[in-house]
Amino acid sequence: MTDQSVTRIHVAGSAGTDPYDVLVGRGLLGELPGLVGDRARRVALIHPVTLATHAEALREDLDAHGYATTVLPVPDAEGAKSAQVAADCWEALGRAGFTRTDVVVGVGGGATSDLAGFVAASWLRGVRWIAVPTTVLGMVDAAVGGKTGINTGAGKNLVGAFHPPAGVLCDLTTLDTLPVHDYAGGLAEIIKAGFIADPVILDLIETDPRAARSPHGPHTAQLVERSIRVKADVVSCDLKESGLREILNYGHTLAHAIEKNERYTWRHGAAVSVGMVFAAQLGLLTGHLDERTVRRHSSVLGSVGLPLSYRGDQWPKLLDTMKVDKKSRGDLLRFIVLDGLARPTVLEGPDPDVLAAAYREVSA
Ligand SMILES: NC(=O)c1ccc[n+]([C@@H]2O[C@H](COP(=O)([O-])OP(=O)(O)OC[C@H]3O[C@@H](n4cnc5c(N)ncnc54)[C@H](O)[C@@H]3O)[C@@H](O)[C@H]2O)c1
Ligand SMILES: O=C(O)C(=O)C[C@@H](O)[C@H](O)[C@H](O)COP(=O)(O)O
Ligand SMILES: [Zn+2]
Repeated sequence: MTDQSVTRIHVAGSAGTDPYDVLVGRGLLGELPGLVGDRARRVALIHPVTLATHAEALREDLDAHGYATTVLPVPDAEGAKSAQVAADCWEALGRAGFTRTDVVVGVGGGATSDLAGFVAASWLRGVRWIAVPTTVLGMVDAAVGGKTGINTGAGKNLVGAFHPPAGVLCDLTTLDTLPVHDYAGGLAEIIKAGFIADPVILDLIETDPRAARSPHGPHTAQLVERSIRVKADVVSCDLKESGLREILNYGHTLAHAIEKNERYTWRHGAAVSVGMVFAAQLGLLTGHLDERTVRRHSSVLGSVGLPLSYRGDQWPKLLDTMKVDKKSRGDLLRFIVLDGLARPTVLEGPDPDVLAAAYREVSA
């Protein structure tokens, strides 16, 4: 039973996949056994070592409902998104006798849900999975939409599958323990949703940026829900990123290169923040975006404590890494830029001098 009102955001089935709901509220974790459903006998709870207490509480509840629950602790943060960790999970599912009607649950931030979803996508060529995101970023972005995957030596998220969850439980009370640095990282994806589709998000943050950094701010639930709606609307139309979905990659071409360059010690949201300032400059220099909206990027991202710049001397390496971005086609680099507020578009093969000039604007 939940203790307060619950918002239910529907994600339509796309590309032959089943629809599902994202539930947002407080005290929602008791909904998990119901979502797992009657056909499953076994559940695997994948969680970072840091969230063992949450996982143990969920295990007790699942066991009480008659499921045989395997708890699978994985390395924290990006350390979970490796082929070795995925292989360890497959071995554990094998030992537990996991069948096609059994269910994987990912409890944690976006790194955990990306791994858990990928393990579910690949085990027996696909079993059901449920996301229980415990970071802002996980709730508003990673847990929704079915992009699952791991990193490789060549870069971020290069191996994966589109495999939507059967349900997403966003229990806002879990955010109470999230360090403010990670909370702000999630705001980067919320601000992204604001720039690409829902500028009310930007207005709400600008009203009181300090409050926006807290799970108890006046607009917390609204910011989370609005961002989920942006994502749900997009992935409901284009699960497999054949067009529209690319807008969710705003700021990510450079961001992923920065993450790799920093050996994943930078949080994703921090890198996306720099990536959006860069994308805004690119929009300006190619005649798409006005100066006022470009300045708004730095001001709103900076106001919640997100970084706006990165090392100038790293440009050649970053450019090289960006070539394996999933939006690239052959030798053509592609970026999402804005034609104006909430008007994302694709910029193909920009002049290398323009790219370098945009990067100079974010160089520290
Ligand atoms: N699949 C997608 O569509 C999608 C979308 C956006 C981001 N991502 C991926 O998500 C990842 C980033 O996610 P993230 O920012 O959540 O990072 P994360 O998963 O690395 O979590 C950040 C930190 O928060 C800790 N943590 C999690 N919940 C906590 C809680 N309730 N209390 C205290 N600590 C807690 C974790 O242990 C970790 O140290 C990246 O790998 C990114 O590529 C995927
Ligand atoms: O869901 C999407 O599509 C996104 O692009 C959302 C991004 O925030 C997310 O970081 C995603 O994992 C990036 O995907 P990738 O295809 O560039 O690896
Ligand atoms: Zn992202």
